[in-house]
Amino acid sequence: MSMLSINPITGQTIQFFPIWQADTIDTVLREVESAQVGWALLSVEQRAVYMRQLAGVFRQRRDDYAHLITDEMGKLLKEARAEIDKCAWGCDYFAEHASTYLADEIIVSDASRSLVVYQPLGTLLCIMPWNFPFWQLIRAAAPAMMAGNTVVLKHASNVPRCALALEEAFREAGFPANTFRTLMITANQAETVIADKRIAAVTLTGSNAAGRKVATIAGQHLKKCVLELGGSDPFIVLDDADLEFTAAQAVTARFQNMGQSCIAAKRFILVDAIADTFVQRFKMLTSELRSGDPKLETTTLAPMARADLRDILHAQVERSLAMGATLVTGGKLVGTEGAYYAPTILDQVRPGIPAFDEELFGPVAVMVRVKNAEEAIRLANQSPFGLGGSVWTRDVTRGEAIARQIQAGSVFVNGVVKSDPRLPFGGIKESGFGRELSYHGIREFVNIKTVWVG
Ligand SMILES: O=CCCCC(=O)O
Repeated sequence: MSMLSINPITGQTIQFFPIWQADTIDTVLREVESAQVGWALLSVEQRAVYMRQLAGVFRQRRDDYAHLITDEMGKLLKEARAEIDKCAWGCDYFAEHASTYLADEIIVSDASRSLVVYQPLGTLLCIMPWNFPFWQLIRAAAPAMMAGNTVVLKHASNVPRCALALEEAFREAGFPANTFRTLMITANQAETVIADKRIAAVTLTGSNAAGRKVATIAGQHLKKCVLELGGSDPFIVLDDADLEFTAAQAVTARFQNMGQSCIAAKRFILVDAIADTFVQRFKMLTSELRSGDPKLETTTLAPMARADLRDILHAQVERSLAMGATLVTGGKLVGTEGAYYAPTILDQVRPGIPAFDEELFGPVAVMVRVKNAEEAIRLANQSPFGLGGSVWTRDVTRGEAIARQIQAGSVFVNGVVKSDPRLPFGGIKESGFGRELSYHGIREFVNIKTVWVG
């Protein structure tokens, strides 16, 4: 069995990598477990030195890594560069703040001294997706490693070269041997790794189906897990929104990364008073997007990562049209080579139509028309997902009041939803549980230990 690196523009296989046998997995887990002992003994400040060096490697090798991302999963080269920049920022951020986030906390009690200390759990298995193949791993690993955990990575099967480049980056940054390793394994093998006693905990960013599996196995073995799953983020446009600004932001929110993001805006919920104007502007801006070679500056629309994912998306569009959605633009494959899909707008979408009820992981914008803000909130929350959302209005007090009523892990007012090392990131409902980033994230994979001295 092998993992294939396939160019999404041409469909050509770039390279293949053999899947590891059980004995290799066993050796690496032993090495990583034993490296964790020494890693945990270092002070947070000592670990920060390595983390800053890793940030340096990302800055130095920015272009190589960005090309690698684009070659393997197709995103625009400029977006891939931004992804590497974010990795460097994430590493620097946790290098700087981990000592504060993990500092002992003295608590007054009946003891002569009592305190809370934050200690690592051991080795964390990170199961990561292909859509931000560097950042998603750094988002999970940088805080966990600053806390003294070691990490093994099971990456998505279509980004094996990114997976290996990540391991190489840690090595180049001078991390002690085996503190970070990439496992070249299948999803089935990952189930065995979760169960392995050398793995203390698991974090997954991926689909809901994968989330259910990982949570089940982690639960069977009583292991902590964090799940960052799918989303169908509402983008609520109120009657007093600045429509020119909002429509431009909406195009970014839906089409960046070719729409392949858990926190992309997926359901545009428009109050009737502005709906026609918004759809018109959005359509006009969408018509300016240009599909092409993702490495060219002039290209604004990349291919999707895989042809099978494009086909799934197209089937969702067709089912939605059959059930009453109307097609404003797109709805078709582009060209004969590569996983290109036309930027698509569906209007008159309502609950019960797949485009409303399911996650659309690609460049399809869904317009939902409502009478007023109350109905917008109700429909925003009428979703199995609860990852992100945004509210667009000139009245930021009203925007914040509405943000508080949206069932999601993050709600932005007049801003495109994004992750930020300073702010917690994660979802509720079927979007998962636990938080990444900020001090909430770094405390997910620690033993919050009480020390009581009489
Ligand atoms: O699929 C999820 C994408 C999240 C990207 C981010 O962390 O900004």
